[in-house]
Amino acid sequence: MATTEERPLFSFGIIADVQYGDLDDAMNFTQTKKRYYRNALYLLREAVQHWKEENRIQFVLQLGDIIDGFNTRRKNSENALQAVLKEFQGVPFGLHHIWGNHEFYNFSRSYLMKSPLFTGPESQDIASNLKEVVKKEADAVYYDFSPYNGYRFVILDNYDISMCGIGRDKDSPQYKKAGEILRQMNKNEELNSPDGLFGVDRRFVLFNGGMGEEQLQWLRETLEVARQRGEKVVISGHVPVHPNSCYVMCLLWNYQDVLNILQDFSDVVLAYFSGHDHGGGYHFDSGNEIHHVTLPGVIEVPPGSNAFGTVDVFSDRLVMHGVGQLESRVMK
Ligand SMILES: Nc1ccn([C@@H]2O[C@H](COP(=O)(O)OP(=O)(O)OC[C@H](O)CO)[C@@H](O)[C@H]2O)c(=O)n1
Repeated sequence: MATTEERPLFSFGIIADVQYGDLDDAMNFTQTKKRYYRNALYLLREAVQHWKEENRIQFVLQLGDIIDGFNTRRKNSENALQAVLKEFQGVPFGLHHIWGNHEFYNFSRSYLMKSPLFTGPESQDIASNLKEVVKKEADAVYYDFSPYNGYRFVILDNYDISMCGIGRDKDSPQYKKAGEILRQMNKNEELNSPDGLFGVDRRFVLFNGGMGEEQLQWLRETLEVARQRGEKVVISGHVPVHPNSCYVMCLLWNYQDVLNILQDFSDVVLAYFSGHDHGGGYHFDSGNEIHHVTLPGVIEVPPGSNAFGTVDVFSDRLVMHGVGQLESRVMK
């Protein structure tokens, strides 16, 4: 008897922390894991090739840190960016690029807004209208889109309030606010150091960031509209928001504000996807049935393996097919 295989409603690709650079392999800051800067480009190429061959994804969520901050030391940021973007040239699927701390080590927000790494819905208009770019310079980049009837994806800007690199102008209210938060919580001269901080307070380091009031309000409103429309929502940002889904030093500064919103909209939100913690992680919040997936970072995957995936969306579950270090799982 012939069996009918259930087909997903739609599918998408996920990958995080490629952190490409034309640099020799080196250990991370804590000397615990090796970073394979050049190999990361080959792993990205392999991921793109895999998605092309699978021939079913509608878009990729590139979860941030696509090139490494060390590119700035060699004044090689633009070349590195061109190299990774070349891998996506002519792909038969959409791209959603999320901005992480390493984007801001390399580029200002105004540069990013004009680059292909800006994939917001108005990206076409903005690229062709410089006035708009100037107006939007101080804005955070968060947006939502619906790839399939009944489903909505939300892209967050986790470095809205941040002092990372050259992302925010030093005179901007967001940079000043970040300074107030960090200096109140972290008494070290080197603000990337978590010394003297314990538990979840270790998140108050320079390489993390936070989300402003306006963005939080927008998130609430977006989820409210999704609820009224009967949509299911998947949220993504570079930085994890659940302490059990990552190493706590990698958490969003105001992760609790986001968790409170997710709690209030647990009938709508299915999952939160992030990167940032290269070790990866996963937590199912049984209180509100939301899945928190932190992808392993490609940069720390040795040659011979990889870390990316394809997520098939069915009406009652997300099925994540992981490749290499990304574990496969069924998320009901
Ligand atoms: N304990 C630390 C860790 C890092 N730094 C410095 O902070 C900058 C960013 O660090 P980096 O490890 O490159 O950031 P990633 O986003 O790649 O990774 C985040 C987590 O570590 C991944 O698990 C850099 O300048 C480091 O030197 C520090 O001072 N102290």
